[in-house]
Order: sequence, then structure tokens, then C-alpha cells
Amino acid sequence: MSRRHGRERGGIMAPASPQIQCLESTVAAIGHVPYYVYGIGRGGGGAMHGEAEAGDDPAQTLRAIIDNALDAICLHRNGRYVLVNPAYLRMFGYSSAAQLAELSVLDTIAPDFRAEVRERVQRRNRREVVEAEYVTRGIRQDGAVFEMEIHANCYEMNGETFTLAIIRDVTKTRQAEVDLRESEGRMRSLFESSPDPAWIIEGNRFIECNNAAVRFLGYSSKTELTDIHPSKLSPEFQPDGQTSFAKAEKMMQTAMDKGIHRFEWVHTRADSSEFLAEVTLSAITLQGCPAIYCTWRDITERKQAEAEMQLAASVFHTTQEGILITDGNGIILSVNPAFTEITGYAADEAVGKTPRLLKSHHHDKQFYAELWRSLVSTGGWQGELWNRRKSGEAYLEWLTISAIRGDDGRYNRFVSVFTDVTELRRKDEQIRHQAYHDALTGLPNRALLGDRLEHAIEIAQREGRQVAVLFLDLDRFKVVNDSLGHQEGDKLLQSTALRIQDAVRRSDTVGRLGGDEFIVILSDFEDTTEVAQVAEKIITSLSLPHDLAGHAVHSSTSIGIAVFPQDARDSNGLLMNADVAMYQAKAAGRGTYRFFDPSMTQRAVERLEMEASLRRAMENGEFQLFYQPKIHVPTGEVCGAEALIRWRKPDGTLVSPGDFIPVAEETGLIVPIGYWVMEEACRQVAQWRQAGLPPITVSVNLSVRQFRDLDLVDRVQAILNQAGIPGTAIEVELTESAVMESPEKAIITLRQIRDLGLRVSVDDFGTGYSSLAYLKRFPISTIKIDRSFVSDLGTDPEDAAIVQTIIGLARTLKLDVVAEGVETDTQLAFLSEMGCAVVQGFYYSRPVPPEDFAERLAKRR
Ligand SMILES: Nc1nc2c(ncn2[C@@H]2O[C@@H]3COP(=O)(O)O[C@H]4[C@@H](O)[C@H](n5cnc6c(=O)[nH]c(N)nc65)O[C@@H]4COP(=O)(O)O[C@H]3[C@H]2O)c(=O)[nH]1
Repeated sequence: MSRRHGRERGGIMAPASPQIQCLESTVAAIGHVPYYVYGIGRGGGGAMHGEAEAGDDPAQTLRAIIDNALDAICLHRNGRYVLVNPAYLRMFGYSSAAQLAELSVLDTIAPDFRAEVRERVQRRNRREVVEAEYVTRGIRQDGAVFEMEIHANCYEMNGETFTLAIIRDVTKTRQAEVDLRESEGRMRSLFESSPDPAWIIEGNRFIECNNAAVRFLGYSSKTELTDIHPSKLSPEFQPDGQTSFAKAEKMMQTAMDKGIHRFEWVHTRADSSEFLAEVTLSAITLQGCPAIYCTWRDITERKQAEAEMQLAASVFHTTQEGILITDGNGIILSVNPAFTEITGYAADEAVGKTPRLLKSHHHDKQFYAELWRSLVSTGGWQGELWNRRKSGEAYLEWLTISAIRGDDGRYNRFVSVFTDVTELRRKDEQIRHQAYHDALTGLPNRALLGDRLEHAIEIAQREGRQVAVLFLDLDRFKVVNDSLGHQEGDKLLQSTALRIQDAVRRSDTVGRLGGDEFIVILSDFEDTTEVAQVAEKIITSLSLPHDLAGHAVHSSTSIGIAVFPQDARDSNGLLMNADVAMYQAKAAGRGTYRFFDPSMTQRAVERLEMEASLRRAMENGEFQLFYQPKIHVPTGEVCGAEALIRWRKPDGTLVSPGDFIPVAEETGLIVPIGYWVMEEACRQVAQWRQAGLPPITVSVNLSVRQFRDLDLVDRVQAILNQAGIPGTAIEVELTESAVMESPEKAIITLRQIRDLGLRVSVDDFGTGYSSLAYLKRFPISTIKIDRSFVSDLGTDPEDAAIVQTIIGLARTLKLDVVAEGVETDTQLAFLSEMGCAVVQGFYYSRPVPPEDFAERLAKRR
């Protein structure tokens, strides 16, 4: 508080101003007061310093007081100035007392308030009021209005009434009061409307509370709440008198000391339920007295959330599951210790990167695209994923990703929780493997064999193919087992398993039924001879000695074979019949195989023998070519020839191609044989040409297998070059079925062949299923009418019609036509009549050795 304020207050508050009294007595003593201080001159004009009479101490004292008074002082008689002090002149903005000479005190009152003040002055003059204290508005010389407090006293001097007014400018004080009131109002409304409960405590009494407190605690009114004993408001207060409030008092004291104090406190509602609140105590001053402003809020939910957060944090840190959290852009924000444990990446190595850090390349783009699609559309994804550890090792994880949306509705967090299931999966697979595999050899066991066989049968049925079951039984296994012991017996079985596997393709199934019985399932073969070959291969492989306990142990196996669909139509039937066949093999002397169908065994044996003989024939040059002339009927001249292979065995017997070409086809030997034929025919043609024989075209048969050979065109070219003859000297004969096997490919190959100059003839025309559409597109030059149609010409009108149609077709397509197998006059006559100009057949000549053919050709010359 300033000194000035204290004086003012003291002045205002004093019931009777001692200065006034002093002034009164002084004035009374000197008798002519107006002239000794600031006289308003009788003669007027200017401030006059009245002469203080020497040695008059009370007057001097009075003058000093009036001079220095901060309050404006004015003595007037019925409104006319008698005396004013400097503070008065300052207050009303006058520079000298003389300016007031002609004025009334009412001129210093704001116009709106003059009437009221005039009334007051008159009442004083009438002595109705002696002393008055009021607030009114003053007006300065410059017109500025201000609020002033006037303390007026009347005095009687020399029969006249004087008024001494002490005036104070209270504009600021009043404004401060107004401000204070407004501020108090605002504070109160803040207090009342605060959503947080609050109350004011003075001493240890709740003197005020707001509506929120009443509402929160469930009371009906403020008074009900403030009147209640504090022990009802918290279990922390005990209703045992002063001591129970010690804790609260301590809290309040702390707030007083520090200004503010925050702590948690259990509250009790009106219905006796309790809740935890966060209490804030603020030290305030209330009307000069220290008090506490107390607010609190229910923190039960916050506490629960904190507890949950704490729990979540501890789960995050302690769980065995790896956790990875990314932002909406997939940038890793945090990982837990289990993540590091599983992946090998420390948190600071992963944070800031993307989960691609772990990518294993086990999955294609489509997998990840599908994962994201599902994640974005459903907000989650779950499944197995291969990732890679920092060490580079791939691992399988069971992953759950949850997408979390932010306030804007967009995904702003992705939480991935995963477990390493690599080991688990390995064990699963191990268990599954054990369930379906033989523990000793690792081969499929009976159960899996059954499954595989049924599956193979299903496919074979659908595709019209065959399935062969080979039932193997080691010969004399018991002897080995008994003599060398079970351990060595086991080794023999393991070695047998490996050798069987080596003897078959990976796509074939090898299994062990138990004991010394093995099964092989074959489904990729064209002919049962191939099955016999596999059986042979296994028998050969198993006949090689096994190294057991330092001994070279010889073993052999017997194999029984049953084929779907001919031997049985289901897996059990096939296994049973293969078993039966196996006993036949054993009975036949062991170390051999038997088909369930004996004719198959016979055929297989013959085929295998034939194959061996053919190979030998190739090596020994036992093949030779015969030539059958093609005759131009109108002239009877030889116009071409067909080269036909013959096999002259070392014993001189001649084997016809019908007996060995099919085996050569099946075994693939037809390819080298075919090229030999081509070479030989070209060589022969070249020789005849050199010998000056008429140049004819020699046709050569091309087998299906050879037609498929990718080197065909190059090799034909090379052979022509080597023989030094033009392509036009050779014609290739292909069966309908060879070209129709893959028509589009055939068109390309045939075009390449034609581009070499060769003619192309379709053999056996009419026996297959040539598409006319293709026939038109094939670059062929000749159609050969099959012998089967020619043979019945003259007897079967249908064949005649067919032949007629083929000839007509050839004419339409502008192709040459050759009829083969012409044996009789009738056939020739028919063909001639129908317009077939070139024929081939026994009627003219059988296929003959080259020398005989050359002779015939020479005759033409
Ligand atoms: N009954 C009778 N038969 C006649 C008559 N005129 C010709 N033949 C026979 O009919 C067959 C014609 O040959 P193909 O239809 O190409 O039928 C050929 C051909 O498909 C195949 N072949 C022959 N040589 C070769 C060759 O070098 N390569 C290939 N891939 N197959 C060949 O063997 C099949 C049989 O050849 P071949 O035994 O030489 O039998 C020849 C021939 O001797 C006749 O008036 N009456």
C-alpha cells in the first residue's frame, strides 16, 4: 500500500477531519483568513500570497498543511470562492486562483450533477446539514469530467456560513472498484460454470462450492454439500475429530507454502460410492484472508487407461511374439525385444526402415499384392509368411497384421504380431513324413503308395493311359538277414531302395511295403515294353554286389508287373496281381520279371530281343534298301520309286519292315535308321544319275518320330549336299497321322522341307482323319491311295467310291495322286478309268534290289 493511499483512506474514513478543525480554529483566530493564504482578491486578479504574520506559528502551520495537501481544499461562501489550495487548482485545471474569482463552485460540477450539488449547498446554508460526504462529477476547465468525492463541512464565521470542501479525485479508485466487482463477477461465473468440480476452503471449512461439485458428488444443493461433515466426503477423513484432518491440513499447508499442490485423493459420493480424484489446491487470498481454491477431477478412467497402457507396455516388452509397428506409410516405428530375438535385428536397425528389411523372396509379387488388398479392405490379415533373419536364414512366421485408423479415418498404424513357426512346421512335416514313409528307407509306405496309386489310376483313366505296378521281392533276403544279422539286413534294404530310385525317373513312385517287398509305380510310358525295360534295369542294378560288413553280397530280385487297365482297374487289384506275377517270376528262376498277363511278358521279351538285334543290325550294316517302281500307266514307264528298307540277318533271312519298324518306332531306333535310309537313298540316286540313268524321284518313308526330330531339316539338307543331288530328286512320304499329330507344327516343317526342293507325299491316304482344311494348307505334292482301298476295287463299290473321291479331291487341290498295292488288271483298269495316272504295286513290280531297279530304269532309257 502506498503512503498516499493510506493518507487518503485515513482522510476519507476519519469521521471528523482534524485538519478542518485546525483550520477552523486558525481561521477563527486570525479573523481574515481569505487574505493570508491564497486570497481571491477583493480587488481581484492573480494569486496573492497573503503575508503570514511573523511569529504566528499556528497560521504558518495551517498554511503549510493547506499548501501541501494532496486533496483539493476549497472554502466558499454560498458557492463563491473564498479560498482554494494549489491541489484544487491542479484538480480543476486552473493556473491561478484569480481565474476562479467570478466563478461559483457549481461551475466545477459537471452540468448533470449541478442541481443535486446546488441543493446540497442550499441545505447547508439553511443549516439543515452541517457535514456531508458524497460522490459527484467534477468538470475541469478543459471540460474533462471526473469522479470526485467531496467532504463538506459548514462553519459559521462572523454570522456568515462558510463551507469547507475537501475534494478528492476518485475516478481511478471508483474504476478500480468497478473493475474489481466485474472481475469478481467473472470469477464467480467461472467458478460456477466450470465443468470441473471446485470449492473454496478457508481454515478447514468448505465455504463455497460450485454446481459441478454438487452434481459430481450427487448432492441436491450447494448448502447440502457445504454443510456436510467432511468425513462424509472422503474415506480419508475419519469422523474422529481434529486429528483425522491432519493429512488434509498437511496438503493445504503445502499448497499455502508452494502456491499450488496436486495429489490424488479418494472421494465419496452422496450414495457412498468412492472414486479416485486428482485434486489441485491453489493458495488464494479471500478478502485479505488466506484461503484454498480446490478443484478435482475423477481420474478413475484415466487410471484404468494408464493401467491398461502399463499392461500393454509390459506385454509388448515381455511377450514371446515379435511385434512390429509401422506408420501408415509402412515405416517401422517400434519393435519389441521378441522381434529382435526372432529376426536378429536390433530396434535401432529396424526403426525407420520398412518391413521389406525381412523380405525372403519366397513369395511372388501377387502374394504381397493380395496381402495388402485384404489388409486395406478388411483391416487385417492373418497367415503364414516366409521372412529372412539378419543372418540370411529364411524362417516361417505365423503373422497377424492389424490396420489402425487415425482420427482422419485413414490407416495410420499397422501392428504386426508374429511367431516363428519354422520349427513347429518342421516337426509337423516330420510327423506327417513319418506317418507316410518307411522309417528305414525313407520311401513312401503302404498308405502313401495306396494314395499315389489311386491318384495315378484316376489320371490314367481320364487321359486314357496305362499305369504299371512293379512288385519287387528280394531273392534270398532272409539268408542275408539270418547270416549277417538284422543290421546288415537293414543296410541291404537301404541300399536296395537307393538303387531302385536310381533306376527310375523322379516322377515315378518307389515305395516299400515292408520286409523285403518294394513297389514301383510307373505311369509315364507308351508301351509295356518300356515297363519291361525298367524292370530289366532294376534287376541289373540290384544284381550288382552290395558291400555289407566287408562282404560283397550278391542279391537278386524278382519283379511281378500288373498293368492298369488290362490287369486290374483298382489299386488293390493291381497290387494283388503284381504280387501274383512276382511269384511267377520267382518260379521262373528268380532275378527276372513277369507280367501278370503272360502274353505281355512274351511280347516284352521279344521286343527287347528285337531291340538288341536292331542295334546290332545298325552297327553291322545289315540293312539294305529295295526299290519299288512307280509306273506312269498311260506310257507304262517307270516314273519314280519308293525306297523300302529290308533287314538281311547274318543267317541270310530277310526281315520285312512290318516286323521291325514298329519296334524301331517304340525304342526310338527309327530315328538313326531313318537317316540311314535317307543317306542310302540319296547315295543311290546320285550313283544312278552319275551312271546316266533317267533322273527319277525316289520317295523315302519318314516315321512320326523322325518327323518330330528338330534336326530333321538340317540333316536332310546335309545329306542332299553330301550326295550332291538336288532336293527334287527326293520325295518324303508321311502318314496322315504323322502330319495330323500336330498340324500347325507340321505345316512349318513341311514348308521347310519343300523349300529344300523336296516333294511331300501323304501315305496311306484315307485311313486316318485328315482335316480337309489342313490338307489345303499343307504344302504337299502327292496323295497316295492306301492299298486297302485299292485291293477291293472291282469287288467293293464303297472302296471304289472312296478311291474316286480321293482322286477327285487330289484333282481339285491340284495334287498328284498315286495308287499303291495295285496287283490286278481290274484294279489298274478301274484306276485308269478314274483318272489315276501313277500306280505302284506287285502288278508291275515288287520292291527289288537296287541293281534290278537300275536295270529296269536302263531299259526305259
Ligand atoms: N500286298 C501288297 N503289298 C504291296 C504291293 N505293292 C507294294 N506293297 C507293299 O506295300 C508297302 C508299301 O509301303 P508303305 O505303305 O510305305 O509301308 C511300309 C512303310 O510304312 C514301312 N517302311 C518300309 N520301309 C521303310 C523305311 O525305310 N522307313 C520307314 N519309316 N518305314 C518304312 O514298312 C511298311 C511295309 O513295307 P513293305 O513290307 O516293304 O511293304 C511295302 C510294299 O512291299 C502290292 O501290290 N501288294
